Amino acid sequence: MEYKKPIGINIDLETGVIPGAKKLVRRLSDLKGYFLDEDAYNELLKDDPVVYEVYAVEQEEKEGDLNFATTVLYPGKVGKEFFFTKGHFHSKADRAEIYYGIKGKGGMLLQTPEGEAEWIPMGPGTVVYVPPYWAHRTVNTGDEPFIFLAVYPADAGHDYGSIKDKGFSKIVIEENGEVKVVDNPRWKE
Ligand SMILES: O=P(O)(O)OC[C@H]1O[C@](O)(CO)[C@@H](O)[C@@H]1O
Ligand SMILES: [Fe+2]
Repeated sequence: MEYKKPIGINIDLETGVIPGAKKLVRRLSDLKGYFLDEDAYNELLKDDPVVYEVYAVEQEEKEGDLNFATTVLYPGKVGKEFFFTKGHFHSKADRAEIYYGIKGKGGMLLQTPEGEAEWIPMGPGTVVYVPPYWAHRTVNTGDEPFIFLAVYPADAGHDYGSIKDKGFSKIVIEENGEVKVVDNPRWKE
């Protein structure tokens, strides 16, 4: 039997960087069609800001193994809507996930395949259990980078399809200086 080597690694808690991890950068242009306010989107696209970066330590897609990744989700808004990650179901839909808040302020939108949504506020130290079958998207509701760790089965995969097409049934916006979770006017069953 060939055993894998264990890994012990320090996350930089200020920047979210995992040394040696694979880095993925998602800019606003990678999120075309995701935000409600298309005029605001196109205006901001001139600068094409980085919306989030992911530092991932991933294994082969095999049952039983685990991946982990930090995400640095930058502060910003498109119109009233706060910056968010794309959001996904798992390709193997029954795979669960754990998130752990490291720095900044935000939250997670979760949604069942039938469109029932939940909002869980997150800050440093918050643990979120994402049960099997729930889509999940994180949102930065603060004014500094929102940094968190995710631990997920190596064979979970990402299913972006239906979230890309339909979004979540709720959106997270700023109105009169307050964070509000409201119905998505463009949501379709
Ligand atoms: O894959 P998305 O929806 O763009 O979000 C990125 C985040 O989600 C994860 O895939 C974990 O669910 C991580 O790689 C990263 O933390
Ligand atoms: Fe996930």
